Amino acid sequence: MHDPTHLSQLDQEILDLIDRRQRWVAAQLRQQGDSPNLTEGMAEAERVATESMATIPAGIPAAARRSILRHIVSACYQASRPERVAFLGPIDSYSHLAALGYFGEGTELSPVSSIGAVFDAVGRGDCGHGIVPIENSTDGRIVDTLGRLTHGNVNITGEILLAIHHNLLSLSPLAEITQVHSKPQALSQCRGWLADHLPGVQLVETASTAAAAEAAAQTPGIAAVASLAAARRYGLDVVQPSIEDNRDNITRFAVLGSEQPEPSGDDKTTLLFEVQHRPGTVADVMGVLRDHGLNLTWIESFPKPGRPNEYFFIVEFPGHQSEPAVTAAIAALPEQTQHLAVLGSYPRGRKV
Ligand SMILES: O=C(O)C(=O)C[C@]1(C(=O)O)C=C[C@@H](O)C=C1
Repeated sequence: MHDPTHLSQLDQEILDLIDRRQRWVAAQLRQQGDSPNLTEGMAEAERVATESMATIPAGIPAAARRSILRHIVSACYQASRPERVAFLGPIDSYSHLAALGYFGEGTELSPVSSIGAVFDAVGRGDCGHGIVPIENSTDGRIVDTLGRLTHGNVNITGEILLAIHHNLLSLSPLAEITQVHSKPQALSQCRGWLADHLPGVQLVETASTAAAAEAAAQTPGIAAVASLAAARRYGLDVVQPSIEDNRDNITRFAVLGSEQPEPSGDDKTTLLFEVQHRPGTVADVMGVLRDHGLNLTWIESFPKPGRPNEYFFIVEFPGHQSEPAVTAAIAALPEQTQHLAVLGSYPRGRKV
């Protein structure tokens, strides 16, 4: 028979354990200055949740274990050393959902109005961390993020993969929609559906999908491409769910910060470099990576403002900069590059 007292006792025990954990974290932070830090706590939560599947295989699935532990880690850290995390707002943008999935609800999440403002907030130290979209599986790189990564004043300290299912949201039915608002990347991820179902309707670019939902909530006839969470928050009807052209639509977000995470055992490293404008210079860099057995997971070139034919390059590969092959490659690269920066070594991201 249902015994509420027993459940309350179990819940009390869980809270007592969390309280013990929080006091331990507070004591560590007092003794050791900077350690432990929030991103390392998140990496540790991942590890513990994954390993617990072997020791406690039954019951709660791995994704739920990770999520519960992330919330506990962030709540403990927040109680000891409050920190804010900047994201492209307003609330219920995909960046917000990614930040919630990674940092949990215990962290104070701080909406800002552009990707550049996330970099500024972290660079100035107003926020300890920030979340920015970096690449989408349908639409490719996020130009604003790449542009700011070339400034090089913040590190990448983590990675988040978020499945993106876009929805057409409005106060009006499909037949009465005259404009569709959203961030250019979101409009592009749905361009096939929009061309088929709303041909000729004006597309209006906004700073984020949640900003589009705010606009749609103010004016009948405007629709937004945004998340289901945004539909609930801004009181919009879901005119059509899942309008992304590619069902496997995933956006990769970078966590920005100032620390350099310790190796977690499953890491990635991101490098930024420039080369001289002469034959074979990019091939020489690739040769160094090949010679050290580094298998690229991402490569991008980005034009250098005001310098025709000159580019920044960004590459990513598995491994941490403290691992011998990565250390050796980084040591060999200055000879082949004009400018080289390690943007970060960080735990490989999971879907949140
Ligand atoms: O506008 C948002 O909601 C965002 O968080 C930005 C962003 C992006 O620029 O890629 C993030 C995920 C989706 O790919 C669409 C939009």
